[in-house]
Amino acid sequence: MKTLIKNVYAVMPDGSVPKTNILIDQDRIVGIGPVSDDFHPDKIIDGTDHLAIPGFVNAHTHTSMTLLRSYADDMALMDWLNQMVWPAEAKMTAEDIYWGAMLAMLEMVRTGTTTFADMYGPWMEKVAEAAIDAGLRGVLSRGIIGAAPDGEKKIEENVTLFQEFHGAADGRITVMFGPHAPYTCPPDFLKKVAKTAQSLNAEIHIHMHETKTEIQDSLQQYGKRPFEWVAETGLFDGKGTLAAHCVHLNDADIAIMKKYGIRAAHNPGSNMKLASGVAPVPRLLQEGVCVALGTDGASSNNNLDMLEEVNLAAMLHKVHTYDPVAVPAFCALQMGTEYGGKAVGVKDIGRLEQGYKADITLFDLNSAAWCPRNNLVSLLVYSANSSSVDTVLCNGKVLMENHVLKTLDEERILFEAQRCANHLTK
Ligand SMILES: CSC[C@H]1O[C@@H](n2cnc3c(O)ncnc32)[C@H](O)[C@@H]1O
Ligand SMILES: [Zn+2]
Repeated sequence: MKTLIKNVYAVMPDGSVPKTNILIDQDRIVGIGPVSDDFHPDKIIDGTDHLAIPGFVNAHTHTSMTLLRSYADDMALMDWLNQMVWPAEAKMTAEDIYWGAMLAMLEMVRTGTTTFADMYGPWMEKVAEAAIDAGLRGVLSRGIIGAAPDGEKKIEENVTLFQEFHGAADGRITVMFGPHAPYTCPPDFLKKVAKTAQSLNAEIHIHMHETKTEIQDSLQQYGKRPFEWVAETGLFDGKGTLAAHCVHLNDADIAIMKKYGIRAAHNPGSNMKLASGVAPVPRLLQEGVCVALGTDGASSNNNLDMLEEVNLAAMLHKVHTYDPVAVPAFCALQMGTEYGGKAVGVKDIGRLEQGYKADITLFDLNSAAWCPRNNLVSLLVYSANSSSVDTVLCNGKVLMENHVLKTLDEERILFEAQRCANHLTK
């Protein structure tokens, strides 16, 4: 199947935005520029008055948590988890996990996200099913809370998830290991997770240094900051690590991140809403750490709209540092796309470039937010919102065209998600 996106403004890897054509063969971009005589498309998408970007990469989320949206607000992390979230999650069934994930798929397609990294569970295979049904790319890990008596069983469930789904759906699904956080996984348990993940050459997805309390408690319990003692367990010695949050960091923490090539998923919306603090993103970027963007779950954000996170990343670090170029517009967009691809360990996504996967989001420029067209990247990051997303492709397949969903039944998903939420939160 060959697809041509004709006459579109395309955000290139260097930040330029030429009016051009995007040539797609099967799952990949095979050219950007003039249409060669021997390219005969099966499908033509008219890109006139549209902006094309690489599909957003949500580098940290908990998709099925959409069922807990608007259920627990205005609380700090540990109260929110202990008093509200964990009791509700304990009631979740496999069906809840599936329909919560499907609600997330719907929201992600509608807002232009094509890849997401998810840590949740049990029943992560239901999230895999949802991603496969939707046509999205998922980087899945079974969230493992080791302090609970059934920690070993959760490691085994992550192994099963890896064996059944790593590389599934034409490579759209990959699997990592998901030890939840240093404060829920003691050192000996993390050693077991590390050993198991390394035996499968699997990567790690973990929450790190999210709140001041996490650092203080760790110092009290272990006499060390989390990054230091977690590194000693060997967790970071394997293929790679995606660390969500990384808010409270000192020089030694950043040195550890650099030493092990740890990639950060920055979640500005969640960090603001849970009053967790401000991650030192400009410093991390200067030091060469890969910093991607995530929404976190829809109970701490409260949506899965990556354009909003791009905007928040650009804005938050300006006000925090009094520096207007702390995170410039194009850099924020790269964090939400190209750096996201690197952070979640998926090759060849996040750039509009020949040879890259055809994961593409198109914005309709026919609205006030896009006028006048002085600078399309600026308009995207500072002016527009995701209601302009009208067409989305993932792996070369059209998931939405002119706002019409091709893989998802919106009415059914909204009905089932509300039905599932009723028994969890009422
Ligand atoms: C064990 S599955 C993942 C687990 O993480 C919880 N969670 C959601 N958001 C956050 C966050 O910001 N910090 C720590 N933990 C979070 C989620 O509710 C699941 O229980
Ligand atoms: Zn999280």
